[in-house]
Amino acid sequence: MHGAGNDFVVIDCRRQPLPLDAAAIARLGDRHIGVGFDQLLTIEPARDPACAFRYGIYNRDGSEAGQCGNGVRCVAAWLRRDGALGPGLTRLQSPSGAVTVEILADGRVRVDMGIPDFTPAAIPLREAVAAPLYARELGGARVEFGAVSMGNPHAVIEVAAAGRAPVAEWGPALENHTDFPDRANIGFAEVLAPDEIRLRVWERGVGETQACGSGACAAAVVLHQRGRCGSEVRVHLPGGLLEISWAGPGRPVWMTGPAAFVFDGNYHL
Ligand SMILES: N[C@H](CCC[C@H](N)C(=O)O)C(=O)O
Repeated sequence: MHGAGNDFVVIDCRRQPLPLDAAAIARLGDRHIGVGFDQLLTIEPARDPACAFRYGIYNRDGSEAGQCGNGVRCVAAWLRRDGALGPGLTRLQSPSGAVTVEILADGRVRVDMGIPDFTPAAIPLREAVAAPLYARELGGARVEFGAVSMGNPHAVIEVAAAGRAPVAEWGPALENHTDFPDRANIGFAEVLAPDEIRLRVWERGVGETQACGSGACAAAVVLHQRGRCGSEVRVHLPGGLLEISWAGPGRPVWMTGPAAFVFDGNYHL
Protein backbone atom coordinates (compact mmCIF):
# COMPACT_ATOMS: atom_id res chain seq x y z
CA MET A 1 0.00 0.00 0.00
CA HIS A 2 1.00 3.66 -0.13
CA GLY A 3 -0.16 6.94 1.29
CA ALA A 4 0.88 9.80 -1.02
CA GLY A 5 3.81 7.71 -2.26
CA ASN A 6 5.07 6.67 1.22
CA ASP A 7 4.95 2.92 0.71
CA PHE A 8 4.27 0.06 3.08
CA VAL A 9 3.97 -3.68 3.40
CA VAL A 10 0.99 -4.35 5.71
CA ILE A 11 1.03 -7.72 7.50
CA ASP A 12 -2.02 -9.20 9.20
CA CYS A 13 -0.76 -10.25 12.65
CA ARG A 14 -4.20 -10.53 14.26
CA ARG A 15 -3.79 -14.31 14.66
CA GLN A 16 -0.03 -14.65 15.08
CA PRO A 17 2.81 -12.28 16.01
CA LEU A 18 5.26 -11.01 13.41
CA PRO A 19 7.90 -13.75 13.00
CA LEU A 20 10.58 -11.31 11.76
CA ASP A 21 13.43 -9.73 13.72
CA ALA A 22 15.00 -6.38 12.78
CA ALA A 23 17.51 -7.98 10.39
CA ALA A 24 14.75 -9.93 8.59
CA ILE A 25 12.62 -6.76 8.32
CA ALA A 26 15.57 -4.87 6.82
CA ARG A 27 16.08 -7.67 4.23
CA LEU A 28 12.36 -7.64 3.34
CA GLY A 29 12.45 -3.84 3.04
CA ASP A 30 15.43 -3.82 0.70
CA ARG A 31 14.26 -2.68 -2.74
CA HIS A 32 16.74 -5.02 -4.50
CA ILE A 33 16.86 -8.27 -2.50
CA GLY A 34 13.46 -8.00 -0.78
CA VAL A 35 9.94 -6.75 -1.44
CA GLY A 36 10.89 -3.14 -0.68
CA PHE A 37 9.05 -0.59 1.50
CA ASP A 38 9.55 2.59 3.52
CA GLN A 39 7.91 0.95 6.53
CA LEU A 40 6.45 -2.44 7.45
CA LEU A 41 3.14 -2.16 9.30
CA THR A 42 1.58 -4.91 11.39
CA ILE A 43 -2.11 -5.18 12.29
CA GLU A 44 -2.47 -6.73 15.74
CA PRO A 45 -5.13 -7.28 18.42
CA ALA A 46 -5.54 -4.12 20.53
CA ARG A 47 -3.94 -4.09 23.99
CA ASP A 48 -5.98 -0.99 24.92
CA PRO A 49 -9.66 -2.06 25.36
CA ALA A 50 -10.78 1.35 24.05
CA CYS A 51 -9.15 0.60 20.68
CA ALA A 52 -10.35 -1.75 17.93
CA PHE A 53 -6.89 -2.86 16.78
CA ARG A 54 -3.18 -2.05 17.34
CA TYR A 55 -0.65 -1.37 14.60
CA GLY A 56 3.13 -1.76 14.72
CA ILE A 57 5.56 0.38 12.69
CA TYR A 58 9.01 -0.77 11.50
CA ASN A 59 11.29 1.40 9.37
CA ARG A 60 13.18 -0.07 6.44
CA ASP A 61 16.32 -0.32 8.62
CA GLY A 62 14.35 -2.53 11.06
CA SER A 63 13.99 0.16 13.76
CA GLU A 64 10.61 0.57 15.45
CA ALA A 65 8.71 3.87 15.38
CA GLY A 66 6.00 5.37 17.58
CA GLN A 67 3.80 6.85 14.86
CA CYS A 68 3.16 6.73 11.10
CA GLY A 69 0.54 9.08 9.68
CA ASN A 70 0.49 7.78 6.11
CA GLY A 71 0.63 4.27 7.52
CA VAL A 72 -2.39 4.51 9.79
CA ARG A 73 -4.49 5.75 6.86
CA CYS A 74 -3.47 2.59 4.99
CA VAL A 75 -4.22 0.41 8.05
CA ALA A 76 -7.71 1.95 8.21
CA ALA A 77 -8.33 1.33 4.50
CA TRP A 78 -7.00 -2.23 4.84
CA LEU A 79 -9.35 -2.95 7.77
CA ARG A 80 -12.30 -1.43 5.89
CA ARG A 81 -11.63 -3.66 2.86
CA ASP A 82 -11.37 -6.64 5.24
CA GLY A 83 -14.80 -5.77 6.64
CA ALA A 84 -13.31 -5.14 10.09
CA LEU A 85 -13.83 -1.35 10.19
CA GLY A 86 -17.33 0.12 10.25
CA PRO A 87 -18.49 3.62 9.33
CA GLY A 88 -17.78 6.62 11.56
CA LEU A 89 -14.88 7.12 13.95
CA THR A 90 -12.70 4.21 15.13
CA ARG A 91 -9.88 4.32 17.68
CA LEU A 92 -6.70 2.49 16.73
CA GLN A 93 -3.75 1.92 19.04
CA SER A 94 -0.34 3.09 17.82
CA PRO A 95 2.88 2.33 19.72
CA SER A 96 2.73 5.90 21.13
CA GLY A 97 -0.99 5.97 22.00
CA ALA A 98 -4.49 6.00 20.52
CA VAL A 99 -5.44 7.76 17.27
CA THR A 100 -8.92 8.10 15.76
CA VAL A 101 -9.61 7.36 12.10
CA GLU A 102 -12.56 8.00 9.79
CA ILE A 103 -12.90 6.96 6.16
CA LEU A 104 -14.50 9.77 4.14
CA ALA A 105 -17.00 9.37 1.32
CA ASP A 106 -14.28 10.20 -1.24
CA GLY A 107 -12.11 7.35 0.08
CA ARG A 108 -9.59 9.60 1.81
CA VAL A 109 -8.89 8.94 5.47
CA ARG A 110 -9.09 11.56 8.25
CA VAL A 111 -7.01 10.95 11.38
CA ASP A 112 -6.84 12.59 14.81
CA MET A 113 -3.07 12.31 15.25
CA GLY A 114 -3.16 13.39 18.88
CA ILE A 115 -1.73 16.43 20.66
CA PRO A 116 1.77 17.56 19.58
CA ASP A 117 4.30 17.71 22.39
CA PHE A 118 6.97 20.43 22.14
CA THR A 119 8.73 19.56 25.41
CA PRO A 120 12.36 18.53 24.74
CA ALA A 121 12.10 15.49 27.03
CA ALA A 122 9.13 14.15 25.00
CA ILE A 123 10.83 14.47 21.61
CA PRO A 124 13.53 13.61 22.94
CA LEU A 125 15.93 16.48 22.27
CA ARG A 126 18.81 17.50 24.51
CA GLU A 127 17.65 21.04 25.31
CA ALA A 128 16.84 22.51 28.76
CA VAL A 129 13.60 24.27 27.75
CA ALA A 130 11.22 24.28 24.78
CA ALA A 131 11.79 27.04 22.22
CA PRO A 132 10.30 27.90 18.81
CA LEU A 133 13.77 27.51 17.25
CA TYR A 134 16.96 25.64 18.11
CA ALA A 135 20.31 25.85 16.27
CA ARG A 136 23.07 23.34 15.57
CA GLU A 137 26.22 23.33 13.41
CA LEU A 138 25.78 20.97 10.45
CA GLY A 139 28.77 20.65 8.12
CA GLY A 140 30.04 24.13 9.03
CA ALA A 141 26.64 25.79 8.60
CA ARG A 142 24.50 27.06 11.52
CA VAL A 143 21.07 25.45 10.98
CA GLU A 144 17.92 26.59 12.83
CA PHE A 145 14.98 24.21 13.31
CA GLY A 146 11.81 23.69 15.32
CA ALA A 147 11.21 20.36 17.07
CA VAL A 148 8.11 18.44 18.20
CA SER A 149 6.92 14.94 19.04
CA MET A 150 3.93 13.52 17.17
CA GLY A 151 4.55 10.27 19.02
CA ASN A 152 7.77 10.16 17.02
CA PRO A 153 10.56 12.75 16.90
CA HIS A 154 10.60 15.56 14.31
CA ALA A 155 12.82 18.50 13.48
CA VAL A 156 11.50 21.07 10.97
CA ILE A 157 13.83 23.39 9.03
CA GLU A 158 12.21 26.30 7.17
CA VAL A 159 13.86 26.79 3.78
CA ALA A 160 13.40 29.35 0.99
CA ALA A 161 12.85 26.64 -1.67
CA ALA A 162 12.13 22.99 -0.80
CA GLY A 163 13.26 21.92 -4.28
CA ARG A 164 16.79 23.20 -3.56
CA ALA A 165 17.01 22.12 0.13
CA PRO A 166 20.13 20.16 1.17
CA VAL A 167 18.01 17.15 2.20
CA ALA A 168 20.67 14.50 1.55
CA GLU A 169 23.29 16.53 3.47
CA TRP A 170 21.47 18.02 6.48
CA GLY A 171 18.92 15.19 6.73
CA PRO A 172 21.27 12.42 7.92
CA ALA A 173 23.47 14.92 9.82
CA LEU A 174 20.54 16.07 11.98
CA GLU A 175 18.79 12.65 12.05
CA ASN A 176 21.89 11.20 13.70
CA HIS A 177 22.90 14.25 15.79
CA THR A 178 23.84 13.24 19.34
CA ASP A 179 21.28 15.76 20.71
CA PHE A 180 18.52 13.54 19.27
CA PRO A 181 19.12 10.45 21.46
CA ASP A 182 16.51 8.43 19.50
CA ARG A 183 17.45 10.05 16.15
CA ALA A 184 14.76 12.13 14.37
CA ASN A 185 12.77 12.71 11.19
CA ILE A 186 13.89 15.92 9.44
CA GLY A 187 11.43 18.10 7.54
CA PHE A 188 12.40 20.83 5.03
CA ALA A 189 9.44 23.23 4.75
CA GLU A 190 8.88 26.09 2.31
CA VAL A 191 6.01 28.45 3.24
CA LEU A 192 4.03 29.23 0.06
CA ALA A 193 1.16 31.00 1.89
CA PRO A 194 -0.32 31.04 5.41
CA ASP A 195 -2.42 28.00 4.40
CA GLU A 196 0.04 26.23 2.07
CA ILE A 197 3.51 24.74 2.41
CA ARG A 198 5.80 22.56 0.33
CA LEU A 199 7.58 19.85 2.34
CA ARG A 200 10.30 17.26 1.85
CA VAL A 201 11.16 14.81 4.64
CA TRP A 202 14.29 12.84 5.41
CA GLU A 203 12.79 10.03 7.50
CA ARG A 204 14.54 8.37 10.42
CA GLY A 205 15.52 4.84 9.48
CA VAL A 206 14.67 5.29 5.78
CA GLY A 207 16.02 8.43 4.08
CA GLU A 208 14.02 10.83 1.90
CA THR A 209 10.49 9.52 1.30
CA GLN A 210 7.77 10.69 -1.10
CA ALA A 211 5.66 11.77 1.87
CA CYS A 212 5.60 11.67 5.68
CA GLY A 213 2.25 12.05 7.44
CA SER A 214 3.55 12.72 10.95
CA GLY A 215 6.14 14.99 9.28
CA ALA A 216 3.38 17.02 7.63
CA CYS A 217 1.72 17.39 11.05
CA ALA A 218 5.05 18.37 12.62
CA ALA A 219 5.78 20.99 9.95
CA ALA A 220 2.30 22.52 10.24
CA VAL A 221 2.40 22.82 14.05
CA VAL A 222 6.03 24.03 14.26
CA LEU A 223 5.36 26.72 11.62
CA HIS A 224 2.05 27.63 13.32
CA GLN A 225 3.87 28.13 16.64
CA ARG A 226 6.23 30.54 14.87
CA GLY A 227 3.35 32.43 13.28
CA ARG A 228 4.40 31.27 9.80
CA CYS A 229 1.12 29.50 8.93
CA GLY A 230 -2.48 29.29 10.10
CA SER A 231 -4.68 26.51 11.50
CA GLU A 232 -5.59 24.92 8.16
CA VAL A 233 -2.61 23.99 5.97
CA ARG A 234 -2.34 22.21 2.64
CA VAL A 235 0.98 20.36 2.63
CA HIS A 236 2.43 19.59 -0.81
CA LEU A 237 4.86 16.65 -0.68
CA PRO A 238 6.62 15.03 -3.65
CA GLY A 239 4.12 12.13 -3.55
CA GLY A 240 0.93 14.09 -3.01
CA LEU A 241 -1.17 16.45 -0.88
CA LEU A 242 -2.03 16.15 2.81
CA GLU A 243 -4.41 18.51 4.61
CA ILE A 244 -3.58 19.40 8.21
CA SER A 245 -5.83 21.15 10.73
CA TRP A 246 -4.66 22.30 14.17
CA ALA A 247 -6.54 24.69 16.48
CA GLY A 248 -3.45 25.38 18.59
CA PRO A 249 -1.52 24.24 21.69
CA GLY A 250 -3.19 21.48 23.69
CA ARG A 251 -5.44 20.57 20.77
CA PRO A 252 -5.19 17.49 18.50
CA VAL A 253 -3.83 17.63 14.95
CA TRP A 254 -6.16 16.31 12.24
CA MET A 255 -4.62 14.96 9.03
CA THR A 256 -6.57 14.04 5.88
CA GLY A 257 -5.11 12.20 2.92
CA PRO A 258 -5.21 9.22 0.54
CA ALA A 259 -4.56 5.49 1.05
CA ALA A 260 -4.04 3.14 -1.90
CA PHE A 261 -3.64 -0.60 -2.45
CA VAL A 262 -0.81 -1.74 -4.77
CA PHE A 263 -0.78 -5.55 -4.56
CA ASP A 264 -1.61 -8.46 -2.26
CA GLY A 265 0.69 -11.34 -1.45
CA ASN A 266 1.69 -14.07 0.95
CA TYR A 267 5.08 -14.68 2.52
CA HIS A 268 6.44 -18.14 3.29
CA LEU A 269 9.11 -18.45 5.93
N1 LIG B 1 10.33 7.19 10.00
C1 LIG B 1 9.36 7.45 11.07
C2 LIG B 1 8.19 6.44 11.03
C3 LIG B 1 7.30 6.58 9.79
C4 LIG B 1 6.65 7.94 9.71
C5 LIG B 1 6.07 8.33 8.35
N2 LIG B 1 6.14 7.35 7.31
C6 LIG B 1 4.66 8.91 8.49
O1 LIG B 1 3.86 8.82 7.54
O2 LIG B 1 4.38 9.50 9.56
C7 LIG B 1 10.07 7.36 12.45
O3 LIG B 1 11.07 6.63 12.55
O4 LIG B 1 9.59 8.02 13.38
